[in-house]
Amino acid sequence: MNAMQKQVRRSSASVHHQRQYSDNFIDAPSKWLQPANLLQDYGLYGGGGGTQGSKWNRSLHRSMNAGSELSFDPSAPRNYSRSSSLHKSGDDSVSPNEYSPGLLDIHSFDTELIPEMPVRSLYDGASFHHPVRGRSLDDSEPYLSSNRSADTAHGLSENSLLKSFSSDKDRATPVAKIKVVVRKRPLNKKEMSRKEEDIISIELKTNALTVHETKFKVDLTEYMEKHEFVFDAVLDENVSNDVVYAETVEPIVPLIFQKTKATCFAYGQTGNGKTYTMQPLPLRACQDFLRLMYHTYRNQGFQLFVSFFEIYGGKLFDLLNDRRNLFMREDGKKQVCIVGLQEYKVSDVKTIRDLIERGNATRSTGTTGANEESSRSHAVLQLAIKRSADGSESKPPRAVGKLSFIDLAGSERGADTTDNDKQTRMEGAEINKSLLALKECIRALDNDQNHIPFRGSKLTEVLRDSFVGNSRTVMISCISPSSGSCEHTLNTLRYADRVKSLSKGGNSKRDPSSSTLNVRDSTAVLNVEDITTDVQNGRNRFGWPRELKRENPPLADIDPIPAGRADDNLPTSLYSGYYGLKGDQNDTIDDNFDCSENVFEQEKRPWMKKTELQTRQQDLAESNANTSSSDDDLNVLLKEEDDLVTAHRRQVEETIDIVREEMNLLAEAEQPGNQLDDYISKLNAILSQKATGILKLQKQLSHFKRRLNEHNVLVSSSEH
Ligand SMILES: Nc1ncnc2c1ncn2[C@@H]1O[C@H](COP(=O)(O)OP(=O)(O)OP(=O)(O)O)[C@@H](O)[C@H]1O
Repeated sequence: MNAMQKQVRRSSASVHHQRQYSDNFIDAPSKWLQPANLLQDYGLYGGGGGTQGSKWNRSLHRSMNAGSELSFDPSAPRNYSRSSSLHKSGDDSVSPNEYSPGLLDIHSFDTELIPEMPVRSLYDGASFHHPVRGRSLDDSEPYLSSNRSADTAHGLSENSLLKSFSSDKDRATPVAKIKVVVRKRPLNKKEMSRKEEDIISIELKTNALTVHETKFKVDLTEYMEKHEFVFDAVLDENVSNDVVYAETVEPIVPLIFQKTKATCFAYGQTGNGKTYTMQPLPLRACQDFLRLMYHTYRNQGFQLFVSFFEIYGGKLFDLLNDRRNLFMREDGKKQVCIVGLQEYKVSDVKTIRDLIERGNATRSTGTTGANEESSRSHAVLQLAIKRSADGSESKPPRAVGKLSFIDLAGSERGADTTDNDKQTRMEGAEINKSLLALKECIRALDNDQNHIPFRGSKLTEVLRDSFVGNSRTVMISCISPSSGSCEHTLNTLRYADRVKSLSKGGNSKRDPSSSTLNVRDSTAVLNVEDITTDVQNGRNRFGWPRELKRENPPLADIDPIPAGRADDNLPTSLYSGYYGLKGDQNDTIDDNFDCSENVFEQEKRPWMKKTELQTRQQDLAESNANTSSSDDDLNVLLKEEDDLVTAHRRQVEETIDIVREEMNLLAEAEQPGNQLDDYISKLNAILSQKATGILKLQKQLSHFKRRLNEHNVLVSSSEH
């Protein structure tokens, strides 16, 4: 045992604990490795075995097996101690029949049974928001159960429970906008056989985590470098999925009824437990949603909808509708909509479980060098709470809030993909690209940039909602304890650290509905009416709120063309000038103006149709007496000019962004050579497309300037 190993073992009691658990973990694979037992367990829930091949469903079964988490009977308290025995019962001694129908019969969900529902736990900070730590997986269940029995012991009647439930709703503790939780998994068999050590120590009280990295001096003597991190919560290998749920999603559930959009996603290297962690969460959340719907919000017309899709190779597929291809769009309110996505209204847990299993079975998985059953896609499961306007079910319901669960595909380094086939490497490239895009967004938010490159990937487009407006985001970083994964682990933790820093300022400044600054990704067109209204509403003519001081006012560096200036030369250095002068700093742009060709065609102003100078002269002579109309004309023209230049600038910025993102991609994704070629040709195609767009805009701008010149000549001649 080397010095580092000794130190690691000495440094944390949890390491020792972990060892014990790891041994169990290997000695008793039936807990979560043997499909046979899992199927048996699955049988308990009345499901079929048709999807047992899916890692997801096995994981679901595992999580069912791992506790009371998924057993749901509103008529009986959540019997955690019972589930604990169920958990222990990876052994065969307990037959399915031994479980009371009350515990396992999820069909029995009925509002009539609700009075007996132990609802308090949902808001019981004491029992749920502070998970039990340093205990074994099994230990945590009796703890929860003891809390429950404490409720009864305190003589809380059903009514008082209900009352406390409702009032707790109103004084629910504020939930952080972004919460970053790290979960460490136990060492697995492979790592043990390679004699890899646990290099992660966790300080539960302070939510601190230390990575002990072995390094070598020049003279080859070994030394230990410590990397310390602190997160919102740190969960060690002994923590059950129950506790993970309580720590992450449970506090958010009630907020969804209050128009909140929330996202929970797992991030981490392939094989580190993202699926294992994420898989049980939606079902647990559904249980709580149903409890609230049938209880606190009883008869208020709330409905629960489930949808499930995956992002694979940059495309969207409906996992509940034969992998139908889906398209992402923005609606009038700049909300992301997935066109064609099938949503299912659900009112009982069994249906939800069936749907989740169906989706899981359809999801793309594959084998990578690091994980035999690796998720090769990002899976997005959404639970939407809707309600019809009058609270009844007669009218079509409208969305109230949404909770999305995103199981990200595993991140891999190029170096780890050498033994993968081409398909897997291509998948890896796409996955890395989207994770990189996610990182770029997080970095941009972190740096307070006004432009957030959400459009970098489908994943970030979907996730955009999570970072803006009334949203909550929970990121669970899954890490391996193994010394062999040290570099990966540090990458994951640094990533998590960056996300965590986002939460520092409350981050509400980025709500695009309150400002147009952060709407780079909007495709909405700012038309004249909008501008006028905005001016009246205290915004300037570009749609920016007046009180917002822009560091780089539009056109400042691209040679603005003052009204009346007879300068017909296009700022030919526009591109290079802008790029050179502004570089990274200028991410502030007005994207409300869509400069795409089609839009531009639709947006042509009436004055452009008047081509003859005489006509204009005549028009102008007729309205000569009315100088205000001439001013109006000029204003319209000036606005045209601004719009054109803004559109032009946006083209340039987009191009720069694309180049920058692609360059980052090339630098960071560590792609094998053949994929570099793909990227470069893709980049070239995008650039030439953008160049054509820019040329067109330049022509239009030049044309406009001629017109403006003519107009000025006319105005000055009429004045004389
Ligand atoms: N906390 C944990 N306790 C016990 N087993 C775990 C834990 N986390 C992960 N595992 C096991 O490790 C293996 C890999 O986990 P999982 O498939 O969830 O990884 P992943 O991060 O989703 O991988 P990928 O990104 O490749 O899909 C699984 O067999 C899983 O059961």
